Amino acid sequence: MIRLTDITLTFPDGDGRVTAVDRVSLTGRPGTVTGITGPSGSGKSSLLAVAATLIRPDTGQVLIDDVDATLLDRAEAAELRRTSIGIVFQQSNLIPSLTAREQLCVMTELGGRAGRRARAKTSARADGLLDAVGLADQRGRRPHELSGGQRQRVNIARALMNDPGVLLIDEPTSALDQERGASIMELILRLTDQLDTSTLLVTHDLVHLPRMHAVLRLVDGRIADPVPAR
Ligand SMILES: Nc1ncnc2c1ncn2[C@@H]1O[C@H](COP(=O)(O)OP(=O)(O)OP(=O)(O)O)[C@@H](O)[C@H]1O
Repeated sequence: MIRLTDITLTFPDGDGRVTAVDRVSLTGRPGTVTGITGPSGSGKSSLLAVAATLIRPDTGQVLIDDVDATLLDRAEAAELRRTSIGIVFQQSNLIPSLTAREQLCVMTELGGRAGRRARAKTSARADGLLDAVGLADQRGRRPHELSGGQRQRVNIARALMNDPGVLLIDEPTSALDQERGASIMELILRLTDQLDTSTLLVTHDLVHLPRMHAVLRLVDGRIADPVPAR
C-alpha cells in the first residue's frame, strides 16, 4: 500500500522556485493500478520520484506499507526502496553485459544474500518471473538481443524481484507500437493482480486509462477533474 498525503514539491528556478507538485494526495491499494496522467510538465514524473523516495517533498507524507519515508535518512530510504518498491523508469537501464536472467539475479545479490540455498532461491524466483513475463525462452539473451518490448518485460520482472508491495512505472509504453504497448499494459495489470502490488503508472497514452482501477490527472502540479476509470 502506498499513500501520499498533501505532497508539495518545488525546485529552484532562477531567483524563485517552481512548484512541480502542488498539494497532491493519493492512495494506491494492493492489487490495483492507479494511472497518473496529464500534459507535459504537469508534475507526473516528479510525483513518481517522490513516491519512489528518490526526492523528498517540501511538505507532505509518503507512506509505504505504513512507514513514513519522509522521516528516513538516505540509507534507510535506500533500504526501503530495495525491499519494498519496484521501479521501472522510462529509459531502460539494463546492464548491457548481463543476460536477462542475470539482470534479475543481481537485484537480490545487491542485498548481500550469498549462500548456496539463497542463490538457488534467487534463481528460482528469476526463472518464475521471466516465465510470468513471457520470456522463459529468452533468459540467456543480453539486452541487444532483445526487442524493445522484451527489454521492457525484463525491466518489469527485475522490478518485481524483491517482491515489493509497491510498483512504480513511468511511461511503460512510450517507446512501443500500439500492439506491444497494449500487451505490456495487460502484463502490468495481470502481475499487479497476481502479486497484489500497489501499482502507480505514469502515462500520457489515454487509450490505456479505461483499464486502470483509478486515474489521477495532473495539470500544473495539481489534481484536475477525475477521469473515468473502470
Ligand atoms: N530537477 C528539476 N529542476 C527544476 N525544475 C524541474 C526539475 N524537474 C522537473 N522540473 C519542473 O517541474 C515541473 C514538472 O515536471 P515533470 O517532469 O514532473 O512533469 P511531467 O508531467 O512528468 O512531464 P513529461 O510528461 O514531459 O515527462 C516542470 O515545470 C519542470 O520544468
